Parts: sequence; C-alpha cells; structure tokens
Amino acid sequence: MTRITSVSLRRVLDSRGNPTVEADVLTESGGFGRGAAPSGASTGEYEAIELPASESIAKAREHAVPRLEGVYAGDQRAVDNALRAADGTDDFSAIGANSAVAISMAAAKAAADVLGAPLYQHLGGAFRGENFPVPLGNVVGGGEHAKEATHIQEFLAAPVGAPSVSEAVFANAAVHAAVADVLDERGVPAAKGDEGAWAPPISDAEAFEVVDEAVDRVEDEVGFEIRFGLDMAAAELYDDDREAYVYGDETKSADEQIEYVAGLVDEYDLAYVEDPLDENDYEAFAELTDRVGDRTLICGDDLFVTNVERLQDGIDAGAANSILIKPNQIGTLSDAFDAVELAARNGYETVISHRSGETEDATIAHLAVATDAGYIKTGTVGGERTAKLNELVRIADDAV
Ligand SMILES: C=C(OP(=O)(O)O)C(=O)O
Ligand SMILES: [Mg+2]
Repeated sequence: MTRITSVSLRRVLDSRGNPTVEADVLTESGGFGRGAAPSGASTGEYEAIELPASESIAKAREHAVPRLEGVYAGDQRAVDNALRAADGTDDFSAIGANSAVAISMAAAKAAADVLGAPLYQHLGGAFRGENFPVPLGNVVGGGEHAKEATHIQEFLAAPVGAPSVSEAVFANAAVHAAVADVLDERGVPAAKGDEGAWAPPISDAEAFEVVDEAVDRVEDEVGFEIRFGLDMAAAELYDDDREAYVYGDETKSADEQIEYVAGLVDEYDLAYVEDPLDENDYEAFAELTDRVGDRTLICGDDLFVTNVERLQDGIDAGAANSILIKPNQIGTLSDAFDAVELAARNGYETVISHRSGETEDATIAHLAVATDAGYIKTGTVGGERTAKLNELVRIADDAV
C-alpha cells in the first residue's frame, strides 16, 4: 500500500529567499507527502553537506529516485537506507543532505497519509500526542542571523510553567511583543533577524536587561513561570588563531568563557544554554556541564550535529546534558531518531529545532511530539515559524 511510485523534486524559496529543495512522494494507493529542506547560516563544521539546490536535485534524480521507486514509504528505515545507498558517502555530499532530508520527510508524510494517521502518530506510535514540548522562542538575536546586533546569536523565551502548549506559544509571542515595547522605551530601533527575532544594535549586556524585563512583564500577565535561555553559537565567536572567543574588541579564553557563562546562568536563572563553547572543545563543555548542568540545560548543536558518533563522544566526556536535533544536519529522519534514542538512553534531553532558513514545512512539530522531546526551538513569529507553532496547537487540539 505504501509502495513508492514516484518522487518529484523542485526548487522552492526558503524564508531568506534562497532556493531550497522540495520533494513530493506518491504511493501506489494514492498516498501523498511533501517535504522541504531548511538551511542553516551558522552551520556546524561537522554537518552533512547541503549542495546548491539545483545540483542536489539533479544528483538525487539520477541516483536516489530510481532506488526509491518500489520501496515502502511506511518503512522509514528502508527509505532512508535507500537514500544512504544512493549517496554512498558518510555526509550526503554526493546527492546533498537537502534532497535527502526533503525526501525522507516527504516519504514519512506519504506513509502517514496512506495510514490515515497524523504524522506524529505514524512516527511515534499510538501513545504519543499527550505530551508537548516547551517551545523555545527566539526574541532577540544577532550573530550570523543579524549583523550589527548582539554577539550572542539567540535570546530564547522559555515558558516552562505554561499549562498547555497553546499558552506557551502565545506567551512567547507576548514576550516578543514586550521586547519591542522595552526597546521602544529605551529609544532603541530594531529590525528583525533571519528568524524573526528583534535584532537591536545593543550590547549583549543590555540585551540581557531587555529580555529579562520583557519576560518579567509577561510572567506577571500570564501567571506562570517563564524563564529564558540562549544559543551562544560559540563556534562562530571562536577564533582558532587567537584561541579565544571574540566579542567585538574583547576576547575571552576558554576558561573565561566558562566563567562568563556560569555567571550568566546564575544571574539570570537561565533555563537553557546552547553551544556555549566551541564545537571542538568537548573538555570545556564537560567542565561547564559539571558546574551548572544540575540547574540548566547545556545543549550541543554544532557540537553534536545530530550525529550519534559525536553524541557518543559527548556522553563519554560528560559534555552537555542535551542535544539539538536538526534532521537536515544528518540527512534523514532515521538518523535523527537514532540520535534522539541515544540521548534518551543516556539521560540527555532532546530539543527538536528549526534552521534559520525555513519553509512552511511543519514536520519538526510532529517530530517533537513523536519523540516526546522536552523542547522545540522554532522561533516565535513569522509565517515559516508559526507554521510549526500552529501545527503544535493543532496536534494538541486533535485537529491534524
Ligand atoms: C537555528 C540555528 O541557526 P542555523 O540554522 O543558522 O544553524 C542554530 O544555530 O541553532
Ligand atoms: Mg544553534
């Protein structure tokens, strides 16, 4: 029933206006699934390879599509193994992780369509759909996502006390609006960065004050606990030659960076800190985790790149206590599931994540529910971000 009869690929726009890959999968019995690849700007050194969209499509048409015809879409491992076999490299550099992930997601959706089940249920089983992730909402940002703004890439609202996912989603939008008010009161103009967060030309120190104030205001309004967190994207701050983290005119050694982040965790009661250190420094990650891992999540994004081997290295070293899961960092849903399972077996929290370049594809909302992830990071406002947030609201409302 779920046997694949056709896979078509096309170039579509992502949220930055760049071309990305969209895949349609059709099955024998009329099942249909569509998936589109997101794209990062602050990519990790060890991610699977994204090829230019046209090139990836041409390569996938030649090597992957013939292998996929006849494979059962309902057997996700078979689909993803066919993609791996068609590619033949460890990092999808032959066909591009962008075509691979688009096809992998489209096949899962086609199978769910045939089965008449929501995608999260097809992927996660009959008992999923009760627990929802806490949405981490980017409200202020800079780094690679907005020049002339903060050095820290993302300040993320974390409505940890929200009684429902819907209230959490609306709380994040309220914090986003409150940040605009606080900036306005300070006379700071702000455009938006790639993910829809405010990108004001202020120091990191001032951004902490602004976000702290905005979170407090919304917390008072909604009456449940809202904390905040960071994606420091520290691999982008780290200069290999100077062996230091560079914040404009200031630099910090690894020890100073650990000290700085540990201080921020305590001062602002941070719920979450992603990539506080360079992607090659497991040891420093372990030291920081040892210091503050009992009271906050230390999450590896560029550190782990959704890769089970890198995650296992982190587990062995005691580096971080959570992992960011981005399916396009590794190329297939099966690989992403393997990373989630390895994390869960070792007590690491999982955070399913969007990319800075996104489409209206909402697969990650289903992936988060299917894997029982504690958190999802998918922005706060903007159509390609609300596509995922509204899908979570629909899943909670049994409306998918
Ligand atoms: C979402 C992120 O940004 P990008 O997609 O640019 O890697 C991130 O670093 O977590
Ligand atoms: Mg990150």
